[in-house]
Amino acid sequence: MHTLDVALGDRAYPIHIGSGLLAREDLLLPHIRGRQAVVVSNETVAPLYLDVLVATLARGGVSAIPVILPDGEEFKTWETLNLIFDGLLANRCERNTTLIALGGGVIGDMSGFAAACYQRGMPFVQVPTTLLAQVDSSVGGKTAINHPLGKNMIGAFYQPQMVLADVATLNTLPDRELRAGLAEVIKYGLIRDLDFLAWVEGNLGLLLNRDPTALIYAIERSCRNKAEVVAADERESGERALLNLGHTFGHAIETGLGYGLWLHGEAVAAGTMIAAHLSRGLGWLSECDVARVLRLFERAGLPVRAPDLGAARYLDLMRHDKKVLDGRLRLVLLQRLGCGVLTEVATEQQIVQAIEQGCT
Ligand SMILES: NC(=O)c1ccc[n+]([C@@H]2O[C@H](COP(=O)([O-])OP(=O)(O)OC[C@H]3O[C@@H](n4cnc5c(N)ncnc54)[C@H](O)[C@@H]3O)[C@@H](O)[C@H]2O)c1
Ligand SMILES: O=C(O)C(=O)C[C@@H](O)[C@H](O)[C@H](O)COP(=O)(O)O
Ligand SMILES: [Zn+2]
Repeated sequence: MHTLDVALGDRAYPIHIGSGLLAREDLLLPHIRGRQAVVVSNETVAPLYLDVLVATLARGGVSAIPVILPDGEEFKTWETLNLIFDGLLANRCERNTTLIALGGGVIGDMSGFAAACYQRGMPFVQVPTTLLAQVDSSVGGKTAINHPLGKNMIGAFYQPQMVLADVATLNTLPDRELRAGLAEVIKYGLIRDLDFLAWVEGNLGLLLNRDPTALIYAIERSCRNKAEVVAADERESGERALLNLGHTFGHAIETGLGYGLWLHGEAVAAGTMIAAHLSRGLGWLSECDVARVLRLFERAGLPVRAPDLGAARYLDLMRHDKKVLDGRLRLVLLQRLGCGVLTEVATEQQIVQAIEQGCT
């Protein structure tokens, strides 16, 4: 097992990564306050992993109340969030009841937001079960729901007490979801860890075949990158924005097509290609660099061309991006491979050209 720390002073917390961790009461119980926990999951994940988690809690004398939500990005809404509050209130949960998110990024983001709001804050634990959630969404405290006009628009920064990433859960993950998680893994290489990018290129076959050693390495190194960035800039006043590579375009794809049609990781991959084209247009990346990024996404089975919504529609959707400042778009681009930058130097004409290059 590997353990990393997210160094946030008195709100620091561990990330445990390994196989079979759902059954480890020695890891889970020290982070459960009170004798009662609420486990938020969904209709897909609960039948697979709820029982083992409930049994682990029971061995430590903690009773678990399940709240099972519908599955899908289209349910990352106020209405579904309210189902969590209904469960918390119906069971007279107190301020020291611990809320445990068991699932992918959708469950983690919604549960974290509910935990931030319920009685103005209750303890929260992340038990991520997708690759994407294990490498990215369970770490760092961004929680949110979507709005029809924009992705993750309503939310809060709220850190968990612990992240428990059991890689054995990835055995049941559909292939398409595994590939979507790889988009965020590749992101870390592109923005700040060129050696890791080369490692992913060299070990992609193992990752796609779910080799446990390769997966654990990729999760650990991704979390290490994310934990460093979050510790340096928890609330995204600077460096943390780099974690948004490809997301301004990617979120436009998700919102524009309707939530759930493209997976988040798929939209991030196609969005990253637009960012790469734009970085090329600014003279920062070479054609060879762009081809290298494209080839890696293709080999990972991810889309490298975005849906053709029209450049005007992209720009309209992108104006809801959370990095917009005084009405000006700020984009994460690549100064070179392994070095992301938050910038507003690109002109609208250059952005439109990159969108057109990156669309089918
Ligand atoms: N907070 C953050 O920092 C952050 C970072 C990245 C992404 N996100 C958000 O995360 C969400 C995407 O997360 P995701 O990719 O995990 O999607 P997801 O939560 O929708 O899960 C993907 C699918 O896999 C299923 N699933 C989960 N675990 C499984 C398992 N072990 N076996 C079988 N099926 C399983 C789910 O039920 C779902 O159908 C998006 O809403 C995105 O905005 C947040
Ligand atoms: O943790 C971060 O910071 C990220 O940007 C990680 C992203 O992968 C993630 O999709 C995040 O939810 C996007 O944040 P948003 O602020 O653009 O909604
Ligand atoms: Zn993301």
